[in-house]
Amino acid sequence: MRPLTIIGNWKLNGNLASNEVWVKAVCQGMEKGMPAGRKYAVCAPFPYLSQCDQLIKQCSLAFLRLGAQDVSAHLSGAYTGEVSAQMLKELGCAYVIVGHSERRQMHHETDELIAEKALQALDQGITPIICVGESADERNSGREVEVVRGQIAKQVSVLQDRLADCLIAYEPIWAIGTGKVASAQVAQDMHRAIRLQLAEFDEDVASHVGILYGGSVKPDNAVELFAMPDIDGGLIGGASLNPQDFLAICQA
Ligand SMILES: O=C[C@H](O)COP(=O)(O)O
Repeated sequence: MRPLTIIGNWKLNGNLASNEVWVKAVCQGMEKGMPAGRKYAVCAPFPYLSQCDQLIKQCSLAFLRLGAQDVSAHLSGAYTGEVSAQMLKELGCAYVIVGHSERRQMHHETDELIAEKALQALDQGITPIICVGESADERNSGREVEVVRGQIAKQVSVLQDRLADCLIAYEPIWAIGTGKVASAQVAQDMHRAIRLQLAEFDEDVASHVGILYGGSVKPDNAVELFAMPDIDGGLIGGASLNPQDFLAICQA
């Protein structure tokens, strides 16, 4: 049985004061009791990882962890501005997002680079959250499965059975930050397609990999999404900024 995993992605948001309020509110809410067997994390901007690590440690909830939003494909060296997986490990990260569509689009990240980043994370015992998803044009022209299959194929070819230690996040670009959530059935269909593709490589890997849905998840649509058999949780952007909304999604 795959655990439900719900991860907040703050993107380029937060400050020292608001981060403290957020972590304390979420910890207080979670301390009152959460559904058993679930995992939760928040992916904060790099400069706030240390602060959030300290705050999360203070509330000592084993199921609430810290994550980062990106990682270098290199371990060390002359790579100005990069942050290595080893550094993230030192700062308490258990997860890192790789290949978010915003990085694919704005920073021209390729599937090859994303797989290298995932390998760096795995080498440090950090779970990579590998993002895939199609654009509105790709879906409107009926190519959504082909596009996502291409993204997954590269991860399979590089990561092989190490994929069993990764999470995949299906995030249709047209649903990110738009309020246009994929219907639970549309999301389930793509999650199923991804799992079947993984099973072509290895059935054991396919049954173990958690596939999260991301794209306008809110407290009022989370229950239906998370009830789908191949949806193993969510990657939450905008709604994760409000601690009460994030808690409500975590409890959905
Ligand atoms: O990483 C999160 C996704 O990009 C979803 O963002 P959103 O919930 O604001 O649509």
